[in-house]
Amino acid sequence: MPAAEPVIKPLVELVGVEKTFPRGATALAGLDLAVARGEFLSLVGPSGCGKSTALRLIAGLAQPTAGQICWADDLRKSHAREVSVVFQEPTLLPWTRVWGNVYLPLRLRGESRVAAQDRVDEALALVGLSDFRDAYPRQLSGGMKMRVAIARALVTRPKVLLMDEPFAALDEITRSRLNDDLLRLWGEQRWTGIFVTHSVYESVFLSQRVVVMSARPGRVLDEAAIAAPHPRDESFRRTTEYAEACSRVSSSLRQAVESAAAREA
Ligand SMILES: Nc1ncnc2c1ncn2[C@@H]1O[C@H](COP(=O)(O)OP(=O)(O)OP(=O)(O)O)[C@@H](O)[C@H]1O
Repeated sequence: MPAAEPVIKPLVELVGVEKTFPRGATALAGLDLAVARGEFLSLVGPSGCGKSTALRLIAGLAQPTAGQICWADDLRKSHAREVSVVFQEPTLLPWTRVWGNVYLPLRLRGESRVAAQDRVDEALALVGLSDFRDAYPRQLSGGMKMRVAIARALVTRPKVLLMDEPFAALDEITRSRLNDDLLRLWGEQRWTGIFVTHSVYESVFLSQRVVVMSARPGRVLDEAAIAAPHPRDESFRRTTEYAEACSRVSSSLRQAVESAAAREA
């Protein structure tokens, strides 16, 4: 008899998750999603299908109205400390220099500047901003501000990094550079990444798995494994595998949008 496959427990699993807001909008219904430890997963779906809501539930910023979010044993009690979030807006404190902005999460945990120094310096170096530690946010480009937001998210050395359309407001070249940087950071640190985007191309480039959500109320409609090995670079964008995966995800996304339009008609 062949040996049984070892059962690898997901790092986090959403089981039958529903989220209905007080005024009645049901954002998610029957959302089942298991995320493996160290995985890089993207969520795509029609506008308003509940992607940000799903991320907020995983972050613990809101609670599901039904269903469960189950964490692996080692994170069951500590997941709030182990999860960092990067939003579309970098939301930096304008009156605080870059260094102080990155120090903020450690300050909120009660760490002194001296105790936090090495970790803040390391996070700034990771995103290539060591030379800008004394700059104010207004002196930075959009891409640099987003790098500061990523450094601020990574300074706590999280096990999970949740990203809600972090590069949507950036020009294409900056976005593509930040995609490369993000993959480098993931390769070095192997946090578990959940990335929300409207860009099929971005989702396929970055991820090991792309999950396509249905229109609201959101649930999983389709998923595509992107088996191409990491590290990936620009040459991956010219492969047949990339083109085929983009086409597959696009067609699922079109189906999600069309079925919603048909429901409304
Ligand atoms: N706090 C809230 N109160 C009431 N309704 C909300 C709230 N937050 C989100 N919603 C509704 O829930 C649905 C899902 O919103 P959500 O922002 O999660 O979608 P999304 O897929 O991230 O959207 P987009 O792609 O446009 O960013 C939407 O209809 C939205 O209006």
